[in-house]
Amino acid sequence: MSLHREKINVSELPHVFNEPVTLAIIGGTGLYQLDSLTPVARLTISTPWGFPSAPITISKTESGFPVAFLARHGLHHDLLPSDVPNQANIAALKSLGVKAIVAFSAVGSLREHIKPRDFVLPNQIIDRTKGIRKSTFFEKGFVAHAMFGEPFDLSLNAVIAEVGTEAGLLKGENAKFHTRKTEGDDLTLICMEGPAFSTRAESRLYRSWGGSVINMSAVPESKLAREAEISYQMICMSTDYDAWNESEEPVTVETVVGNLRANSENAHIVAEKLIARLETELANGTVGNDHVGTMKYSVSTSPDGVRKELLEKMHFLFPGYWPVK
Ligand SMILES: CSC[C@H]1O[C@H](OP(=O)(O)O)[C@H](O)[C@@H]1O
Ligand SMILES: Nc1ncnc2[nH]cnc12
Repeated sequence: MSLHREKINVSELPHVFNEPVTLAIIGGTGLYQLDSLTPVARLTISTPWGFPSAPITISKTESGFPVAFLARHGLHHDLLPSDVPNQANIAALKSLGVKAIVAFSAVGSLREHIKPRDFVLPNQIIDRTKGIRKSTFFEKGFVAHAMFGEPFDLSLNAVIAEVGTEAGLLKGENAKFHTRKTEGDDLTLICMEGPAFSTRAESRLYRSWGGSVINMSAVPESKLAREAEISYQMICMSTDYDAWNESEEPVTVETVVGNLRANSENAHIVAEKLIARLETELANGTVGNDHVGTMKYSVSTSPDGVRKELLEKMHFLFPGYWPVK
């Protein structure tokens, strides 16, 4: 089963775009393009960490606000969760001027009341990846530690929560948009390595830890966005009950894709509403600034002793922070 919609002809679009782009959408499984916007450029961006998952499409809203779109697993979904070039993805978006990222993801539900096709706005993460993904821009010779107690951006989370829970926004019977406010508690996203889904025992373990939903994408995407000082929030689309629920078949790709297909209209509705709202929030600075400047003071290594080539790499992300002498 495939979820790829009819493709817009993007190959003839300009390969340069000279205005700053402050908002990016990362599309996950089932979201490979933004249908409601007009594409104006398609960029292949080389970063010191390689190339992103796919060319980045810049589209404009009716009012002319540019939005970057990146397909996390590539345009044809040919990248495993462990192989997504997250450093290049985040660095490329940063180089465009992106201040906020809204990332979509298909997730399994670890709670009975979070039904397939519901939307979930997590505010916490438990990292169950296996240490094989590159999860930092820093390296031996230049050490820094980003703050990550709140893994998502609180200002962006608040705006998305408000937009997502607007009455009548989601189509379909009883489709809900779960937020920390609607739950009265943390919404915790477990990020596992994959690609195989969890066993029933693991799925139950994650429930006992307080997990709400599970995917394979939040880490290190969210960590790298934090290091790049970009406001980041993941919007999860529930597609299955993972493996804990014995009254259901354990999750398969067919179930995930089937529910995403049915839910694709809602993903587009949410994205469209959010883009309109974030255009204003980014323009007036109420979103996109909470982490700006933080990495300058998170470095442990004295910049004087850092190798030139490391400073040059860092210059791509943080021009002016640590001058290359
Ligand atoms: C196709 S099921 C597993 C796959 O779906 C999610 O992808 P994404 O987060 O990009 O929507 C999950 O994280 C897994 O990578
Ligand atoms: N049950 C599940 N586990 C991990 N990733 C998922 N993506 C969608 N459903 C999932």
